Amino acid sequence: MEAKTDTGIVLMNLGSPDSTAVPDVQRYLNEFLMDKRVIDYPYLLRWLLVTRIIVPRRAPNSAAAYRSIWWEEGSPLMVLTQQLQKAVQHDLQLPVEIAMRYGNPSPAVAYDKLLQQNPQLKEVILLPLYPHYAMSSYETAVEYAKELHKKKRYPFKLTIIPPYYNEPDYINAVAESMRPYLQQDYDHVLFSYHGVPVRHIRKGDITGGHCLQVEDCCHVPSKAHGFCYRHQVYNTSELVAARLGLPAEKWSVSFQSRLGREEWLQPYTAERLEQLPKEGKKKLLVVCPAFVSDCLETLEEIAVEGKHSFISNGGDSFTMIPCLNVHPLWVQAVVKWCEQSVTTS
Ligand SMILES: C=CC1=C(C)c2cc3[nH]c(cc4nc(cc5[nH]c(cc1n2)c(C)c5CCC(=O)O)C(CCC(=O)O)=C4C)c(C)c3C=C
Ligand SMILES: [Fe+2]
Ligand SMILES: [Fe+2]
Repeated sequence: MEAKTDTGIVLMNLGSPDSTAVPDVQRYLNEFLMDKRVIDYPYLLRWLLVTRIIVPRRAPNSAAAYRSIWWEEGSPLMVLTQQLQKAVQHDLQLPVEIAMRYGNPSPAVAYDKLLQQNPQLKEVILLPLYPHYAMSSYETAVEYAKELHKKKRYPFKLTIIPPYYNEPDYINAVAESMRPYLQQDYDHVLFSYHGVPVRHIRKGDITGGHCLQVEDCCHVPSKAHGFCYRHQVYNTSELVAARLGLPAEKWSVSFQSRLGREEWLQPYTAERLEQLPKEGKKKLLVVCPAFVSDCLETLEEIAVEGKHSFISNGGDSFTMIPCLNVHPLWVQAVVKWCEQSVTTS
């Protein structure tokens, strides 16, 4: 496509292994888990833990999990991000590329492609495909994209879209994507978010004394909330529930995908899925608003493993609500934010 203006867009997601072969999964996990913002231990300890313990043990199981959800065209996360790219490019009439924090394509590849299409490129708008701020997701993606931009002295300005966990267009898109599923008979809606270690929440507290220290911290106004994943996911859930008119007893929040022995944000999704049927909540809807594209963590951990656990603990029906993927309201929101972010001077 011939560029019409001097602006380009990069949609940045987490990334997947290149294939489901164990060496590819190993390479991907090594890169991911050696990220100092994901496993934030001193380098030597991290290296020993990741390359000697976690990856050798985890890679074969992760590869099998990826094989169970892999599509003919590739990893669902990658394919769905490409579909979003096409939809946004179609509506925005600007060149749009995708980049991944781990694996391929890197932000440098995306920048190079945009420059090839338009050597006069003046600005790149980067949209991290993470609604919430976490050191291990939004922050690492943005810092990596900035680092490559600086290191390779790209001649354009890099403009980054902030977390959008409470933006009305995102909330509306999540709520409307859920609405058709609420027509069916259900007892409870579980908002399941990717977890993070509790220590990361404390570490990210810019006030040094708010997060998990003040009672009901996530509901007490604070500057910390700009960087608090816990606050942001509760806020998303409350805004979506309000928009859908869900009464408080009909929904709750939990955290999935824990790794390691440290304490992560609670309640854990895996435990809630065992408990809910025992509380009489036997018809369940699950939504995962921290992921904008379906991926291993939604398609395997929730839709397969989670469903199995819920049903074998006495649940009657389990419905996984798809991520936003290429929902028209989501595409519209992305297009609108990109347009609004273009520097006008
Ligand atoms: C919501 C965004 C995410 C946060 C925050 C996050 C934190 C985080 N993740 C791990 C470890 C793993 N995550 C894995 C997969 C995975 N994680 C996210 C998003 C967030 N992670 C996505 C979208 C995916 C799916 C990728 C895909 O290809 O579909 C994996 C790999 C799979 C596996 O082996 O389970 C690991 C490992 C940590 C340790 C962490 C915070 C500290
Ligand atoms: Fe993760
Ligand atoms: Fe908080």
